Parts: sequence; C-alpha cells; structure tokens
Amino acid sequence: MKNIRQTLSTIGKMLSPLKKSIPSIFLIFIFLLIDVYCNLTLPSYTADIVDVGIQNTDFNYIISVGTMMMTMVLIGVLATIALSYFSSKVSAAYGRDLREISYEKILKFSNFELNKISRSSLITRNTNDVYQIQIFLGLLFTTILFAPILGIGSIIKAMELGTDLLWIIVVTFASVAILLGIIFIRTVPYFKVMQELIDKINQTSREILMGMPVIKAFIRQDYEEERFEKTNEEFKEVNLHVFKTLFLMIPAMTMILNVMIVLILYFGAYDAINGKILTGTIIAFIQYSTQIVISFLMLGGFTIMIPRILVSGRRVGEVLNTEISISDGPIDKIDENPTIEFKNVGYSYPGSEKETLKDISFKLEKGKTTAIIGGTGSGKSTILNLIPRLQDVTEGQILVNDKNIKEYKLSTLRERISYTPQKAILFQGTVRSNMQVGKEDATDEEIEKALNIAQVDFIESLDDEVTQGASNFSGGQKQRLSIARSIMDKRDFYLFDDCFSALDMNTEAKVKENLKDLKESSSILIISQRISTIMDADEIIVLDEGKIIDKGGHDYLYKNCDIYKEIVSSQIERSEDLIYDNEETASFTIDSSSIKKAAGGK
Ligand SMILES: Nc1ncnc2c1ncn2[C@@H]1O[C@H](COP(=O)(O)OP(=O)(O)OP(=O)(O)O)[C@@H](O)[C@H]1O
Repeated sequence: MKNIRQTLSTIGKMLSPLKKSIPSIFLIFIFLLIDVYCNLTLPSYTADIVDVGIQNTDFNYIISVGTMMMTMVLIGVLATIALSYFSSKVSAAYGRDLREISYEKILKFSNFELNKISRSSLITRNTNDVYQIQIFLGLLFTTILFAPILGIGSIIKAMELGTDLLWIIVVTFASVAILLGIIFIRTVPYFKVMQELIDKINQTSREILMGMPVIKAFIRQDYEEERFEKTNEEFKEVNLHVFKTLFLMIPAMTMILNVMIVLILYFGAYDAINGKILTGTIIAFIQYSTQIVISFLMLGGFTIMIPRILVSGRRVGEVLNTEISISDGPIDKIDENPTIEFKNVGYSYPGSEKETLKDISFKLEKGKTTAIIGGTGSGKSTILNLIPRLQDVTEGQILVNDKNIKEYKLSTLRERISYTPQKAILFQGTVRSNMQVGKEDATDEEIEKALNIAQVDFIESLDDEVTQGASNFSGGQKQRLSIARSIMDKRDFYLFDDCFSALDMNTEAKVKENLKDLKESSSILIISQRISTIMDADEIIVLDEGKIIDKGGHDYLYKNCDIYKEIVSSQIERSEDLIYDNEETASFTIDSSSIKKAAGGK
C-alpha cells in the first residue's frame, strides 16, 4: 500500500510540470484528430477514383475527387506541422521544468543523500534520464497517441469495405505481435544495465579528468585508459546486443508487410474475378491494412521503449522522492549575540561502525576565538560541518541559545554563520561574482575591503576571470579569495576549516591580524594543524581520534597537555619562522626574517 502511494506520489511529482502546458496539449489533440481524419479519408478517395472515375472514364469525377484528396493531404500536412510544433514545445518545456525541480531537490540534499545516490549518478539522472523522458513525451504526442486512433479508425474503415479479407489482417497482427514479443524479451532486461553503465562511464571519466595531474605524474595513463576502456567496452557490448535486436525489426516488418500485400492481392484477385469485390476496394483495403499494421508497429515500438522510460522515470523519481535527512525546524529567529554549545556530541558517518566524534563539549560565544588542533582524521572538519548542519549529530546535541539547533529553520541558522571549507571552492565567473556569493548586494567598496583583509593583492580588478575550479589561481590565492568571500557579510560565527594552510607564514600573520576586528562582534572557530595559526586563540581544543584530550589557552596546554606539547615541539623543529621566546610562558611570535630556536635547546 505504501509502495503504491509512493509510486502515485512520484508520478504526480513527475507530471506536475505538464500543468502549465494544458492549453498546448489540448491543441495537440485537436491537430491529432484532424491528421488522423485526413489519413483515413485518402484510401476511400483512391477507391472512388479507381472504381467510379476510371471504370466510367469520368474525368470530371476524377478531378473533383482528386482535388478533395489534395485538400485533405494539405490539411493533413498542416495538422502534422502544428502537431510537431506543439509537441516539441510541450516536451522541451517539460524537460526543462523536470530538470529544474530535480535540481532544486538536489540542492537540498545533505552530504548523506549526495553520497547515497552518488554525484555522477545525479548528473546522469538530471541530464540523460530526463532527456529520455522528454523524448518519450514528444513521441507520445506525435506517434503513440496517433497510432491507436489511426489503427482503430483504419479497422472500422476496412470493415466498412465489406470484404472477406479481414482474416489476413488478423494473421498479420499475430505475426507482428510474436515479433514484438521476441524483441521485448531480448532487449528489456538490458535497459537498466545501459543506464547504470552510463553512470559508470560518467563516474570514471570524471575521476580521470579530475585526477589528470596525478595520472600523468605517476605515468598511469595506460592503466587509466584500460580502466575506461573496460567500462566503455561493456557499454558497447550491451548497446550492440540491444540495437542488433532492434534493427532486426525493420527487415522483419518489411517482410511481414509485403507478405500481407501479396496475400491481399492473391485472394482479392479471386474475389475480383468472381465479381465479389472491385479493384479500387482492394487498393483501399491494402492501404487500410498497411495503416493498421503500421499503427500496431508504432505501439509496439512504444511498448519496447516503456521499460527504458520506466528505468529513467524511476531514477528521476528516486531523486524527487528522496527524504532529506536534514530539514527545517519551526523557529525562524535567533536572538542577538547567540551562543553555540556542543553538549556531549557524538557522530558516526552513515554506514560506518566507527564513532568519528565522541563526547564533544565546548561553547562558542561572542568575542571569543576557539581553535581546534589535532592530527589528520581526528574529526576536526566533522565538528565544523555539524554547525551549519551539513550533517546532523548522531548523539548528544548542539544548542543555539540553549535550544536544539534542529529547532531552527536552516536558512535562519545559516545566515548567522560564515563557513570557509578546507578546500577553497570558487565558482566560474569573476572575482566580483564570487565575492557576491558571500553578500549578494555587495558594493565594490565592500568587496575591496574584504579582499584587502584577506591579502588578495594579486588581482588587477574585480572583473578578473575565475575559470572553472578556479584553475587560474594558485592554492594559496584560492584560499585568500575564499577567506575574503567568507568575511563579506557580517555574521555571528566565523568558521575557518584549515583554510590558512596554503598561505605563507607572513601572509597568514597579516590576514590573521586583519581578522582580529571580527572577534569584537562575533565568535571565531578556527581549525588548523599549524600552531602559529591557533596559538593566540582564547580556547584551544586538542582533538585526538574524535575525543577532546584537553582544552584551554596555549600556555596552559603547553604545560599540561602532552599531545599539544608534542605538536608544538615538532613544529618548532620544522619551522623557520617561529621564534620560541620564553619557555616559562611558552609564547611564540612570528618573524619570517630570522630563525631562532630556544627553549631547552629545541
Ligand atoms: N563521508 C565520510 N564517510 C565516512 N567516513 C568519513 C567521511 N568523511 C570523513 N570520514 C572519516 O571521519 C574521520 C574524521 O574526518 P575529518 O575530515 O573530520 O578529519 P580532520 O581532523 O578534519 O582531518 P584533516 O586534518 O585531514 O582534514 C576520518 O577518519 C575520516 O576517515
């Protein structure tokens, strides 16, 4: 029952874009009926010309019936043109709208849903699958609805001719049905495989294109070529099997049609000699029989397409019906000077038995800078992602002003937060358009101010191009642009996920100095592996294997937390820019011009 309801709801959602096109669909039906009517009258006119006009050598009759035939042909052609125009219009608009609603839904997906369906599959579903449905809709209006109306009309007209030859149509019908059955059985199971292989090709190509520098550096071209070839070959084999069978249909059908005509002529000739039927009637009967068989064929072709469309429909429907795991709460207002508090938070990634975060508690508040330091994979980014609810806690809770974060509307929550991810993500466009992602109506002055704070001194103007993936900028430049974007607008919480890592010490020190103003009216959470980035934070959280080992100021941790001390020591040994001033206070300053190591010979 639940399944039926879900299927109906999916169909409802998928058909909803057609609502706007109802007037055009109505016109399609009108033109379709006109077209079928014209097609049905032509064989009768042929019969009249042969049986009356030619039989009686009545030229006037032939010309007048011929003129009627020409008029019908003309009206039929105009109706076909109008039919094609409106069905293309409706199906193209439908494709656009379906892509749009599916895309809107995808934009609401959390990481969990994105990983569940996979990004490559989402691309194929939103392009190839929607296109298959769009093409099908076009065919539905021009061919599939046309076929049964023409077929039924032709059967009635053939019966009206009053011949004994109807059994030939029945035999032909049966032969076509057997042929279609064979084709159906041989192709249908492969359609799902075909769509899955398109996903796989998409995924492999994407991975290879993204990983090009690594592939080249490690001389893996041959291996990757082979990997791609394997999927490509599999796709070719399935395609070949399906199309070999489908192409068999054309010669087989031509043969069945020709045999039908020969049978009609053979048995019709007997009846004609015996005076039971006129020559023109035989010609009209052949024409109606051909129309009947062709209509049946069109329907057969459509039946073969159905499984493929069902696969595409199911795949798009799955996107539209996916339950979003992260949804809005009822509260749409957050009071001034909000706080965010982690209370015994735990997190496990879906499908993973390992707990990534365990018993995490800390508080973010106005005027305070909190930092998280810890080894790779210790769970730092996971903590950060929980704040704008890119994923939800699996244990404990996060409170915003003492209320569970899930009780707030997502947009209400997110508009208070600025998030700078670990990997600088910029969009194709200009520097200005990227900065306006941070503040839609930002003026040039505001943008320039943010760029200055983030030390973006490498661009000529705000109109400088940002190519796809910002490939025309270096890693450190991308990070600076990404930081600038995150400070475009005033927010209560600024979250920086290791986004200073590609900056040289000098630039980092300048950016950090410039960011100090933010702290007065906001709260800053900064993740880094570098001591120099986080050492002056009000509270530093030391994370190890998803657990908080200790927290406090730099001096406190240096004296009391072994892991923190180890990190500090290891970085002093490596660093040429840190100057360890005083072992007692364990404080550092940054000076790129000199190298100095102190503290017990370190
Ligand atoms: N999508 C995911 N599915 C399953 N496990 C994941 C996923 N993302 C991260 N993890 C796991 O969660 C753990 C914490 O990852 P996280 O990215 O939070 O670490 P991190 O401390 O930020 O690491 P780094 O300093 O390298 O960025 C890792 O062990 C990682 O394997």
